[in-house]
Amino acid sequence: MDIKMKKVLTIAGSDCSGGAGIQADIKTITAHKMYAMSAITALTAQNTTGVYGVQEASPEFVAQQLDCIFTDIFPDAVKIGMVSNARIIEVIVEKLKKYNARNIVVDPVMVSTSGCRLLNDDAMEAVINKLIPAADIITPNIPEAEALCGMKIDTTGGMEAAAEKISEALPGSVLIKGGHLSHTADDLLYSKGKAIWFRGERINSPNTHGTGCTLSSAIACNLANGLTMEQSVKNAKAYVTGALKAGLNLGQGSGPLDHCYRINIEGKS
Ligand SMILES: Nc1ncnc2c1ncn2[C@@H]1O[C@H](COP(=O)(O)OP(=O)(O)O)[C@@H](O)[C@H]1O
Ligand SMILES: Cc1ncc(COP(=O)(O)OP(=O)(O)O)c(N)n1
Repeated sequence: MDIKMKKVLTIAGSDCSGGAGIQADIKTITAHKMYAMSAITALTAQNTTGVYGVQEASPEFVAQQLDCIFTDIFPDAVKIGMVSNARIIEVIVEKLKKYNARNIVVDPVMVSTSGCRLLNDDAMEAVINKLIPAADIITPNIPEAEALCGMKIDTTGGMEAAAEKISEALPGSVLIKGGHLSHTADDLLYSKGKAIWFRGERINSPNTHGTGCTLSSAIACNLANGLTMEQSVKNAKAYVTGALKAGLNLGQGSGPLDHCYRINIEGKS
């Protein structure tokens, strides 16, 4: 392996249908021409129509995966997605500290867009008090941001108020994703007391399964490359927009993104 190749680790749940979770992350990291590694926190049985089953990994087995990764191929960035229980969260935070992991992106996955809870009720406290403080950036969608700040968000002004409130207790940055507001796809980065809007073109498509997973792993890739937080978010958003715009249409529900879109563009030139 080329030792200059950047390495990115995803700690998340598996989506057997390949649209979200570990599979979306690995596709995103590979499309960024980086080396992908994974620690699986849960198996899910899901597809484009919904989530039908979840089997959690044991905390001990998550610990074992993380030890294997960090003691051998050290990642340049870490993305954390679905972590459904407090014990697994504790193990992850302990290992991140032990190995001095850097460029940590936390997507605080709580409920799938299809409505399935991916975080146990009793794990919320561990997300707020342990996982989120370990992050360089967290990337909640609107319902997740509402759960974190206890405020209803239905306007872009509401996103600004929520970002300010969430970031009060945080050392890192907050990116509130606007995909759940109708008509826009604007995301708000709140970093070191400064608000920066990333205006997005809203694509009229039902096939948005895995957009949040893809955005957070793309941010991790850009941070691994040494880019600033602002530039990392900007590039990641452009990646998601491109993968949505490519117009892949698979499955009977909300289909996945096209992670081959850059290869297809390069192939044509
Ligand atoms: N229809 C859309 N058109 C363009 N961008 C979108 C669309 N839906 C979501 N996005 C973008 O995808 C990313 C993930 O957003 P969101 O859907 O809010 O999160 P999640 O997938 O975690 O629920 C954000 O950058 C958001 O702006
Ligand atoms: C295993 C797994 N992890 C996360 C999600 C949620 O994916 P996300 O990209 O946040 O959003 P939707 O796909 O639900 O729109 C998932 N479904 N499965």
